[in-house]
Amino acid sequence: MSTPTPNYTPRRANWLSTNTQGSQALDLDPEAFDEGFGFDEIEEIAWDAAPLTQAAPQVETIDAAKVSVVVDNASKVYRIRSNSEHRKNTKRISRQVQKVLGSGWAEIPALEGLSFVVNRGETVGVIGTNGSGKSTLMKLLTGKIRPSSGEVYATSTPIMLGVNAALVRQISGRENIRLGCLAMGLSPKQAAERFDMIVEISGLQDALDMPLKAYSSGMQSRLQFAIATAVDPDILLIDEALNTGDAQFRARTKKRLDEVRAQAGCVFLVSHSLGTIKQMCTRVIWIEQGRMLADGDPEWVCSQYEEYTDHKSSGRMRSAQIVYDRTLLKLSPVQVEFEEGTRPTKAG
Ligand SMILES: Nc1ncnc2c1ncn2[C@@H]1O[C@H](COP(=O)(O)OP(=O)(O)OP(=O)(O)O)[C@@H](O)[C@H]1O
Repeated sequence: MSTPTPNYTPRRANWLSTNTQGSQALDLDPEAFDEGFGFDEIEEIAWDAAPLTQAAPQVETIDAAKVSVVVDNASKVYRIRSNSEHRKNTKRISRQVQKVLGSGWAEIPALEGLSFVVNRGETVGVIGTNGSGKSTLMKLLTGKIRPSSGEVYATSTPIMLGVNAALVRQISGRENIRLGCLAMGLSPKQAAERFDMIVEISGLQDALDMPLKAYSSGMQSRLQFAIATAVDPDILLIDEALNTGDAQFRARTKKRLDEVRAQAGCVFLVSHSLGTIKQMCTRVIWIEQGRMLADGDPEWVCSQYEEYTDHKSSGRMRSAQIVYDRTLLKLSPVQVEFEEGTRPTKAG
């Protein structure tokens, strides 16, 4: 059992030039606290001690030859009507509604000061518990919504592949493939050329002539995925679409994602399935309560996340908080810096 140090004050975030003090606190064992370790006492000492926290942001200079996506200190605050019963009943939201504005409007901070750079060839997993801000990040990347502050840049328009991508229920899978390709801007000739590849990825050879309404939701997702990847997108965003597939589909998907990566594109994959994330991704970003908590090696980030969610789901909230704080302390925050001519287009 390791001994907590008085230096442990991660919730008092303020920048230090090094995190040498912080590294001591990283050895904290959350289990120790759940065994009645005198947490309150320690916490009291900690709150009175000199604050330590994360390392200072490291300047990341953009390499125009490699960059795909830049998120530069982006925040998103939604505005909602605060008298909506649905909203009022949502625990997380009521906690988050910090400021009621003039005529019954309230603000919900969904993302706070996110900064990272993604280069070509990366497949970035995005994880986080429900409501942590993953879909909001995806919407910022596609330009569907604008950040409230900060900026999001992309070298080409990211293509979003979600479970809600439009398919027409009344027509066959075959016709949906053709229409979907045209809707994504391919010519009829290009659509015809890619037809076989789409069918192969979807694995729906035997169901091509059935109307889509006869497909299971998993079959529909597979078709959506296969169509969306047909355009060789430079930046592909996938929101949960892979979870419905079986092992064979996941293997084909991985092959296709590898091809996209090899063509110098980058892929974002939002998923609650850590197995999929670890299998597919070269890097994982963990967003929790709107903040970036970790950004790095898939195995390591997923293990921290698993520990955090295990504690949370068993009601060990203090332990979960310690894993949260400990993980945050290990994050090396990024400060984006553009040199002349390296700024990509704004998303959206
Ligand atoms: N259009 C909106 N208007 C108001 N609040 C919103 C809106 N969209 C999302 N939010 C709030 O922003 C926060 C982040 O939501 P978001 O959908 O990005 O989370 P998520 O991580 O994708 O969640 P999940 O895993 O459940 O899909 C939540 O508190 C959510 O209630």
